[in-house]
Amino acid sequence: MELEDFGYNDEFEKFRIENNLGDLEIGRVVSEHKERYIVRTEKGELEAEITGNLRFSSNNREDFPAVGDWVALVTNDSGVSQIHKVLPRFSIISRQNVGHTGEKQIIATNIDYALIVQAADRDFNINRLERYLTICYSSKVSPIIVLTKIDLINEQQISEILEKIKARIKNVPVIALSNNSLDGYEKIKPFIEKGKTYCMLGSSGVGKSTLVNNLAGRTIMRTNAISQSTNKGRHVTSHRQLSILENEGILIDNPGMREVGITDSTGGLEITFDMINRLSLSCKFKDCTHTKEIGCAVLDALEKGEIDQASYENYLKMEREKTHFESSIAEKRKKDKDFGKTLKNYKKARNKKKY
Ligand SMILES: Nc1nc2c(ncn2[C@@H]2O[C@H](COP(=O)(O)OP(=O)(O)OP(=O)(O)O)[C@@H](O)[C@H]2O)c(=O)[nH]1
Ligand SMILES: [Zn+2]
Repeated sequence: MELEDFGYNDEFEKFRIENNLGDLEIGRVVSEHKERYIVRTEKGELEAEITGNLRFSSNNREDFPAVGDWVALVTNDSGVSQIHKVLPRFSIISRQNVGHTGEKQIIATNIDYALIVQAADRDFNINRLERYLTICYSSKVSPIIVLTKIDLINEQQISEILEKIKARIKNVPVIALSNNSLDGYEKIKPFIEKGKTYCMLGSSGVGKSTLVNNLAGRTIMRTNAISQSTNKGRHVTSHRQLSILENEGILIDNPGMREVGITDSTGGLEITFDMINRLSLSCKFKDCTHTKEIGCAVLDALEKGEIDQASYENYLKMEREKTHFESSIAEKRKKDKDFGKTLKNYKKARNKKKY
């Protein structure tokens, strides 16, 4: 298989040439487990780890390879290959690191499209759709909304849901389908393109796995466990998190993907709530919070019914979460800085003692 089949493109190639990485092999990270990576190259799959140099030049975890990354590596067919560089990512899906407040954890990178999956029967929730859209926009991933389980509701209900979505969400494709009867599948197929990378976002039980299985048909690479022994004699079992769909789209599906929430959504909120954002340019005060200010264009529009009340409330809620997340990042940075100072003072004191 060629690298293009896994999503390699001209931008990555340009970077490779400009950075004189010609002597290194190029591959895509298909799974990660405790800093052990499975990398798919033209030759096949290799086990790899990062070089000490890459480790020390990394400022934080975000600089480490993640599933979906293109990496430059020195291959070693019998042992562990060495990853020297992570190529720049065009999109990143991340979430707040549980247990490490204010830290981001990268779930996957270089994703073109996210299928936002909701079940049309019980799971359907437009506020949640806006949440997922916000994640997509702040991650630089293009959203596609997929409504599953339409076999469980009638035609009338389907069109009502589609109308509701249309009223609040513009410029995003919406596909309604049933994984059971396969109604609507002909509409989703054209969205799955060769060499493009996809992920799925959506609550548990909405039909993501069933959708993947249906789209995969005959999977070229199965998402089953890979078992391998490492040079240290340990046995590692990890899941291949990147697979190829039948019509040659590439799917990233890993456990982290199922827990993605709102993290740093800078920019994302503005696009989801385009109308609110545009209105806010006309607010009297530059730092308007659109909640109580005089001369607030957003509140005016709300009063006139030009923007949806529920959409507005959802916007405020997500703004609050964003602010909260940003302040916890700032707090963490400050703590790190303080710790750095303490260390520096300690070293100074210690050096003084020597003389
Ligand atoms: N009637 C109906 N049932 C469906 C449809 N799609 C999925 N299901 C059923 O819904 C249940 C959950 O589907 P999954 O594909 O496992 O859902 P999931 O989103 O992968 O769930 P998690 O793995 O928990 O994230 C299964 O029993 C499926 O058979 C559909 O279009 N119509
Ligand atoms: Zn305002």
